[in-house]
Amino acid sequence: MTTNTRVALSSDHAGIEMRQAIAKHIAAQGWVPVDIGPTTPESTHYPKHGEAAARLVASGDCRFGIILCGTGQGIMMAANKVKGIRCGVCSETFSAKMIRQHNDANMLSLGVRVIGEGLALEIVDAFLSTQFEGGRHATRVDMITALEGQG
Ligand SMILES: O=C[C@H](O)[C@H](O)[C@H](O)COP(=O)(O)O
Repeated sequence: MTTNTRVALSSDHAGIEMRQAIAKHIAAQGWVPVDIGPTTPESTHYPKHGEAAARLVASGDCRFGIILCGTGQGIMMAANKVKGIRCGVCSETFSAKMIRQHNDANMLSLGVRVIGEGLALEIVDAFLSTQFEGGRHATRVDMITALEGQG
């Protein structure tokens, strides 16, 4: 486990309950959930919540970010626009492990209308417990980073 144990959490209105369950789950494992909401169920706009969590990760304040919306897709797209962010949507544990192992993902996105809470927690565990393998994968991640700012 990394020395920075802070995990940014955010969602749109669709993801509030699952996000709070994830916060409780990871806190029990020693992670520090940095839950930036929202907490009330009014309809809101996922790009701003994805961006807010991504900024906490990109700045180094949080080691990882976990974000949620109906499909996980829109909020992932927003987070990936922030420089330094590598975020993938996962609906099963294999991909959650691989985005860490091969892609050095620093954010995970979940679709609240796609998967149930039990599977979501398993995916979170797979993501947070898997290390980046480096080697040939580092070359490829560097190539992703080089694309940033090229327009
Ligand atoms: O990718 C976007 C997410 O799935 C949103 O959670 C979804 O578009 C929100 O839809 P609605 O406003 O109908 O709840």
